[in-house]
Amino acid sequence: MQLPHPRILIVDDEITNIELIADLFEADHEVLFATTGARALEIAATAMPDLILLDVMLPGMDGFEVCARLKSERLTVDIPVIFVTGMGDVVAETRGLALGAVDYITKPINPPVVRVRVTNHIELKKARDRLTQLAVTDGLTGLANRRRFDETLGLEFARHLRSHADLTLILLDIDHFKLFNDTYGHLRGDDCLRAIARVIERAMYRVTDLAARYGGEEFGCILPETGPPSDVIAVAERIRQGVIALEIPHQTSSTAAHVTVSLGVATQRCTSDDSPELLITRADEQLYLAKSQGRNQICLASVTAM
Ligand SMILES: Nc1nc2c(ncn2[C@@H]2O[C@H](COP(=O)(O)OP(=O)(O)OP(=O)(O)O)[C@@H](O)[C@H]2O)c(=O)[nH]1
Repeated sequence: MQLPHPRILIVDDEITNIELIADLFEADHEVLFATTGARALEIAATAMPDLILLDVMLPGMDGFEVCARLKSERLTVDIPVIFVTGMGDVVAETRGLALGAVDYITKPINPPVVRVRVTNHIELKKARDRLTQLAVTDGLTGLANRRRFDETLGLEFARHLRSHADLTLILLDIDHFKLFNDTYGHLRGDDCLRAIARVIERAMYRVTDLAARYGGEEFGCILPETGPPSDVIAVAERIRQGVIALEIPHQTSSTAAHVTVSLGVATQRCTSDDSPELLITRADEQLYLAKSQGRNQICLASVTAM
């Protein structure tokens, strides 16, 4: 599979300057351009370029201001910015770098040098992105890891406090998994975890939903802005049925001849009396109930506003 070309945004109020730089990259990059700072911010937030080449002297909002705004927004903070400017003095260069730019190039530019610098910074950005991704991914299943789960739950909780929408958490645990490992070995156990992870991913339809490996054989699903409990149960039921449909034999399980899961669900309208931890506790209590009532089932606690 061919990787998409890196996307760069050139910001300059002089079209001839844009053309000069664009010529260097057009063959193997996707080149976007803007002639004002305001337009640059819009394009950065929507097109998410891999790198921005930014002039300082722009009409209205200058390049320093543009850079400061890019670095203050969660969405754009990680896009590398290189200043390309006629302002060659040390004070301006220091200011640009202090604002978070990765490089500072003075005009007139030396085209081969600009090309190499841009290529290097895009490579560094990709390496950073890979590391960031690894840091929040569970190595065995490819789902989000506990760190990403905790971060996302905290952010979603804060967002739901403002929006007054319902937030749902599903915790699910494989039934008799210790016995499964003891019977079939740890490697088959790992295969089972991976297969269940795929079922969970497929059961969640929205891009804002997050599936994570919460602990050893426990998974967590964060479902923002959920509808009535019946909708939530439908998601949990897709997971439960999906795991049954895998038909992974489990001869030592006292629950079924195949691997099954138990699910605890908490769905609620968030208030300032609640916390992400309370939501986890509620889902965990329901999971415990599902286990104690015989496993391979869903228990739900719903606390929504009248
Ligand atoms: N193969 C494999 N096993 C794991 C992994 N992480 C945790 N486990 C196992 O999951 C098992 C969890 O066992 P328990 O917590 O006793 O629960 P259980 O046997 O599933 O019993 P119930 O939850 O009560 O149905 C332990 O044997 C762990 O070693 C993993 O990454 N791979």
